[in-house]
Amino acid sequence: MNFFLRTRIFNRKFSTAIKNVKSSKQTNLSVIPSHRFDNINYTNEPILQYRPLSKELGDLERALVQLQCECAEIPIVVGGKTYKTDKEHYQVLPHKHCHKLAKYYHADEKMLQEAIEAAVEAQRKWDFTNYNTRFKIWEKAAYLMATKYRPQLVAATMLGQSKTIYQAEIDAAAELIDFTRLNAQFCKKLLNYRPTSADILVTQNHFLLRGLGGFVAAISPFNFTAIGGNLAYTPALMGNAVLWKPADTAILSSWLIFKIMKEAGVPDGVVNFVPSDGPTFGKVITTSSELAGVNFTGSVPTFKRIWKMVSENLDVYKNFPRLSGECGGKNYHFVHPSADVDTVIAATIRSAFEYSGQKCSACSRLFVPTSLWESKIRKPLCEKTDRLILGDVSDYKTFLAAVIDEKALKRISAYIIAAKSNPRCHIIAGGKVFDSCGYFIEPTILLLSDINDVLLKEEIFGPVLSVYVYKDTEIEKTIDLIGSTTPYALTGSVFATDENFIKSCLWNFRHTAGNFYINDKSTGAVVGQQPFGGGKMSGTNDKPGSPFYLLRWTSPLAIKETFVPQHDIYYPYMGVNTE
Ligand SMILES: NC(=O)c1ccc[n+]([C@@H]2O[C@H](COP(=O)([O-])OP(=O)(O)OC[C@H]3O[C@@H](n4cnc5c(N)ncnc54)[C@H](O)[C@@H]3O)[C@@H](O)[C@H]2O)c1
Ligand SMILES: N[C@@H](CCC=O)C(=O)O
Repeated sequence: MNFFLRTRIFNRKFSTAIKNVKSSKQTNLSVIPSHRFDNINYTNEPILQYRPLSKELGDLERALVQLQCECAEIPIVVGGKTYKTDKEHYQVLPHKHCHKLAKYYHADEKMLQEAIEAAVEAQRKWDFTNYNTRFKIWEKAAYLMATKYRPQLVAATMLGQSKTIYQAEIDAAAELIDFTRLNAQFCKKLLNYRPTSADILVTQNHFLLRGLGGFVAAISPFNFTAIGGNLAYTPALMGNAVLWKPADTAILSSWLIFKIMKEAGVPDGVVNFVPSDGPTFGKVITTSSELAGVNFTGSVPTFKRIWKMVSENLDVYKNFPRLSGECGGKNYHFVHPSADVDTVIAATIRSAFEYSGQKCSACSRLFVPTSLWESKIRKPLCEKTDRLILGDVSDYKTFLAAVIDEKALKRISAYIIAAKSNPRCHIIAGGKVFDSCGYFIEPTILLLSDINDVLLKEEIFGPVLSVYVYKDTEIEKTIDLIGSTTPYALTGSVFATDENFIKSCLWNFRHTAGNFYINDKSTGAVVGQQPFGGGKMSGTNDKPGSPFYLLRWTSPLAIKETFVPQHDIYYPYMGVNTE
């Protein structure tokens, strides 16, 4: 048969098939169910003010008393069953370390193996659970967090992690609720994505978001209650099963989240609550063939260690495990000669000393031009810092409380001791450490004359601010050094009123931060508003608090479904007779 005749026959057969399909009464030919989500809503949870005599303050005070009286007992939970081991531990109040807040247990290797089996088993079913069902659970959980359990969440974070009321409210209430509610909204947005289908009467394309299979290990830090909730429950939302290893020093607030999510309807085994010794947990998860991902937030040395262990076991796994790690920072405030100095002082004090500098985003390097330092900034910065109240979180005048534990106190003190004997460093505020009742460190300001000093390089993660005064004629050189004198690139702020300088910032500071602020402090990113994460050694920058983060925890399935019968083997141009 010649080529043109063959083409005509092919076209005739194809259009007959199309006509048959078009004459059918069906409007949707696909057998694959799909949803379109229209009610996408990104409103952030309001922050309560806890004014004197307010209902929220009364509820919180009752929760503070209750939690301090009861010494909660926190079990390990594997596949919905609770366990205790002989490895007993206590969480204490960092600002009153003689007071035990909670008793908990460490899972040993055998129990962690059991948790892996429970997770893998639960994942197979959970991955098939309709997204609408999951969204209802997450919405209910957000509601429970915002209402019935808000006082306990805030109180547990104040007591266990030594946060003031406001710092606990923005973390354990607002940010946790935002993560829970908004992640479900981000997920709807992702599910609305449709691959194009040239003619839906011929073929229809689909995109399904599946879990990863196996299990995800969520490893959380002590300093943000909300981060623990996000690390464990975002992979769960996307169809994964999780082993959640909370930080020992945030155990009570983490346990409350686990209980709330269970009450909201997360099935047994989907998230397994396994407090444990860090290295033991790291060894068990990285040697399991079922490891599908590690969702980590914490320090650079811990994340490097986990990454190395994963690379050593690459031949063991069924997947390439996804590794997400949000790590430390050496965050800066850069002051331009045109800056508004009152803003610089207030923003720097809040960023450097709120929560005793234990936010990964805390300002720990301040760069000030000679023209502003002595004349306008040094005195008010030091005087206002000296007036900050350091104390117990139950005294509402307290601005900053204790650092998390003895290990942190020793690490931070070592930097202050080194500063005292450093000839290129002057301590111009604070510098004292008190540990008889709680782990207290004064808000401390160091003035450095060498921009390469370790105090301007290494993460201290405490209430210590290092200041470097640069010559007004050396702005460009100083900006270059901000990016090159530390391995981190987490947060950074510039303060300026000169519009040309501000415009040039996005180029000059481009790789110095993952969260960049103009005339604002370097802390306080809000879920959905400033998705968070840094580059370089500050982490994999997966941007928790945005839809991008969810993509790390799904293995999409692309499907092509064809409705027109296709019997041809040869193409028209071949001129081959197939009859
Ligand atoms: N970039 C961010 O978003 C972000 C947010 C919060 C905290 N951080 C960083 O976290 C650090 C402070 O938190 P931290 O002191 O809890 O960090 P950390 O690294 O000491 O501990 C983090 C978690 O890892 C666990 N762990 C320790 N060794 C382990 C191992 N070998 N295997 C597996 N898990 C192990 C710990 O028990 C804890 O649960 C700071 O560096 C801070 O900057 C970063
Ligand atoms: N997202 C928080 C920091 C979290 C790290 O500890 C902030 O922006 O201040």
